[in-house]
Amino acid sequence: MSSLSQQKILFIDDLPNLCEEMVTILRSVDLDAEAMLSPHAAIPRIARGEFALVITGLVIAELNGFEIIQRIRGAGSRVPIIMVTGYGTEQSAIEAARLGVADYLTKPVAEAELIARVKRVLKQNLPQESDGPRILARMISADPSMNSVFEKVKTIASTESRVLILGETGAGKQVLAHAIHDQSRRKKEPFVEVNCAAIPANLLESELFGHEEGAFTGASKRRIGRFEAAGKGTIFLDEIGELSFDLQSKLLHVLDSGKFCRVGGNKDQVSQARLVSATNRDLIKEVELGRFRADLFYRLNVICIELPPLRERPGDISILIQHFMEKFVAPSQKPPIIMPEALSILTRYSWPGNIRELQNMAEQLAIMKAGEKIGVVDLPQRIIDKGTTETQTSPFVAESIPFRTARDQFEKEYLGRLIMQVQGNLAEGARIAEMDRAQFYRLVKKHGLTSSSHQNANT
Ligand SMILES: Nc1ncnc2c1ncn2[C@@H]1O[C@H](COP(=O)(O)OP(=O)(O)OP(=O)(O)O)[C@@H](O)[C@H]1O
Repeated sequence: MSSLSQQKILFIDDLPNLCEEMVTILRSVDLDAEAMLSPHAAIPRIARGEFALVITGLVIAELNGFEIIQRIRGAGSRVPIIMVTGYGTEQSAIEAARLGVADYLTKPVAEAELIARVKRVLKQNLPQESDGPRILARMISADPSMNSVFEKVKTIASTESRVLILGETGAGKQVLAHAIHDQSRRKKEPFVEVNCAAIPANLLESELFGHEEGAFTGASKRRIGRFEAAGKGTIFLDEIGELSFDLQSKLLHVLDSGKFCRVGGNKDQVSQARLVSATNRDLIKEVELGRFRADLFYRLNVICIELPPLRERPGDISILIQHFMEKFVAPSQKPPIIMPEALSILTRYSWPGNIRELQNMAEQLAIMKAGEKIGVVDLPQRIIDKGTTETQTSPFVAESIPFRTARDQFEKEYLGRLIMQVQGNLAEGARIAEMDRAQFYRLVKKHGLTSSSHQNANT
């Protein structure tokens, strides 16, 4: 039996025929599925951690799909949920995304598509082994929270789907976009990046689509744009949230028709590039505020990858510092050595500028302190000040964070310590926590704290 077939799936809908059909489809590929007609009866079983995945309809008489999700979350379960609906509207898709569904499908859904999406979600939920740093193109990580990002990149590598990357400034969105390109069939074709925030709005259209001679004052000759330059490769639109409304419409047209026109031209050009976009904005909120087109958002967001900020990846701090110090140290010299007390401050600091900030610090140390031991006094003063007062792992200090985030942080810290105490014996951990084993395992998986990865991370 594959590990996927050991994960139990629950389908909730009040139409018996639909339930039977769904269960038959999933069982036909060796997945362990059952259906329940009553959400009220299903929720306690979900809360007990009996299922690895819940698939729910939207229109159900007893409780609608959104209420079901809210009740499941309210009962403390973080089980991934897929919503399948024949009544999908843009508003319901936004609501589903806001409630954090793992996937949202509108009927009719082809059987193969349904199975692929179900398997994708199940795979993301499997415990990931960690054997030290993982490297994908230029992206390096050792923190378990990045496992799902690496897995997702590999899963989508062979597809042509558009990808939307969400993450804070400096968290590595560009590096991730490059990794997606490098893993894809397009890797020998160009990777073309456009920072939508860095180019003045009035020049961006010509930058993206090119222009014909005389199209505007100063357009002395024809120039091809980035879409054309990308050819059959990948075009990476960074800071897509900054695109003007006018350009959003033009981009939407390109995505719908696969064609664009140079500024001042009248001949359609065919766009063959795969689009990867990124933003540090909350695009759902931008859509709600009417600043970003909902239809464009859904076309960009076929596959969404959320890149965690560095403060949520403490396992990456030390290896990234080492990586950058080795990269920047002069060839004839050795990189500095970070002493444990300095590393402890660096791990507690919250890195608002994420990896870019860490890289700058490591470069300075590599140049100024080559071959030396780095103690606390050698660190930049702002890092010493904040790193000694900030305890980003403790939810009790950061009262201004949402309750859900605080609870997640607490869970991760509590489980991490407990697993260390019981030396990776999860059954013993569940006993001490007075929790149902399945629920305990699920929480451990959710936080990427498989016993092997945890031991690795702490040795
Ligand atoms: N996982 C990683 N491994 C190695 N280097 C990384 C990693 N992530 C980011 N970097 C490096 O950190 C720097 C910032 O990364 P990047 O430019 O990809 O961030 P970004 O999220 O796109 O930033 P912005 O929002 O400002 O565009 C780059 O120099 C990049 O090479």
